[in-house]
Amino acid sequence: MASSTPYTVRWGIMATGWIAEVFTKDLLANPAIRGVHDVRHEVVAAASSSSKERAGDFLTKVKAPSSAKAYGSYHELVADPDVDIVYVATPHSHHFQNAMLALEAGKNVLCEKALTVTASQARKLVEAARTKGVFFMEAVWTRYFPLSIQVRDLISSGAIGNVYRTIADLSIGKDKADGKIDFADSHRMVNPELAGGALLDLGIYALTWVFQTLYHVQPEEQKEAPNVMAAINKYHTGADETTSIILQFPQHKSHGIALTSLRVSSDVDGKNSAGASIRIQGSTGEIQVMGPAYCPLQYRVIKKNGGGEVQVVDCPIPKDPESGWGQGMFWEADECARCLRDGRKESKSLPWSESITIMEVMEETLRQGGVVYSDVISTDVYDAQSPLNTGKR
Ligand SMILES: NC(=O)C1=CN([C@@H]2O[C@H](COP(=O)(O)OP(=O)(O)OC[C@H]3O[C@@H](n4cnc5c(N)ncnc54)[C@H](OP(=O)(O)O)[C@@H]3O)[C@@H](O)[C@H]2O)C=CC1
Ligand SMILES: O=C1OC[C@@H](O)[C@H](O)[C@H]1O
Repeated sequence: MASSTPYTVRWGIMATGWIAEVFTKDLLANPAIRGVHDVRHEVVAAASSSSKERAGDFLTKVKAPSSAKAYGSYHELVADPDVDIVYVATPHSHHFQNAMLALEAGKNVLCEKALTVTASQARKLVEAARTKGVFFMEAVWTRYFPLSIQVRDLISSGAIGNVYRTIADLSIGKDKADGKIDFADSHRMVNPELAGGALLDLGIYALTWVFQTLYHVQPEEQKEAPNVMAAINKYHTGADETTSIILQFPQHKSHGIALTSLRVSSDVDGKNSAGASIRIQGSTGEIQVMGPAYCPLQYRVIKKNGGGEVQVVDCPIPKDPESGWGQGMFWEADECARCLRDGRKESKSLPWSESITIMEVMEETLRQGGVVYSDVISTDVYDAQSPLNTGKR
């Protein structure tokens, strides 16, 4: 019989930037608002590599309980026995070293996307999680949206027949009249020292849709990694600004087309006038997903013999009626909690092997496009004293 007491997970937040704030506020949102009663979340600590004061300010800003501890280093956070799971919210450049720091300390880890800079780093993290016997997951929040789960279920049930092609685009038009992109060269979106570029930051979502619809749904014994054909335009910083990938799954006779750009937009007027950013095309129908690929709120099902009828399904993100808050990141947190409760080390919605295969695709794409990141962020040798772990930048 199910227990009426929700299973509680105690979170430690590593880094205090934008997404750390959004995610932590979602953790603190009342689960009942999204109809969740079996798990709950506590924020027990946050760490900043800049200063303890910054960590304290962060905890105040997100309205964490006053008992939550502020640390001025990532090392202190991972040593805290009260922390069940560490959320790594640093730039992608740092993920390998930071996630390994936490895994080596025996902590469960939820690590922001893109998981790492190279596939080898991803394999090393998975190896460490396996050796330590802890939970580890890449924080691709979109995977845990009810919308994503419904779309995967529709595909598995054959609602649109055999799926032969998925076209997915996540592009944000940041083109400026002077030829530059509207991010400072030092910003993590275009700074190669922070593993900047469209692919690792945004292309991962286009790939998520290709993988959710063409790979994840493949039966285990028929799992087939794709062939990759890619084109990249580089920005003057060396990071990729426009990247297009064709993924071919020969045995399944399917193609994925993953597009990303910092120059043009997948939703040019911000009102979906340009149509679906994701099209999942099957032999008997098509599913179209509307809205940004990371946070879609509606899908449409169009049947070949449906007489022109379009089934429109809205999947809004529940908001706390008092604060108006709710971003949809709580669903991935709930998944972590249920895995911890049930003793699962990886999520079925995004298994380790799939994160690694996606990293392999991204690595191959960057190789074909000639994007090279520095050794300090590409190495797969763990160093607890790396500047990426100590914050001595
Ligand atoms: N799932 C999603 O929707 C989103 C995910 N992301 C992912 O989250 C990660 C962080 O992105 P975001 O929060 O926007 O980034 P920010 O720049 O806002 O924050 C990053 C934080 O990392 C820490 N950090 C440590 N070393 C450095 C360094 N050398 N340069 C900059 N920051 C450093 C800092 O915290 P401190 O000083 O406290 O240590 C900083 O505040 C990325 O991997 C990104 O892909 C981002 C946005 C949305
Ligand atoms: O993960 C992300 O999703 C939202 C985007 O605005 C952001 O750049 C990216 O990191």
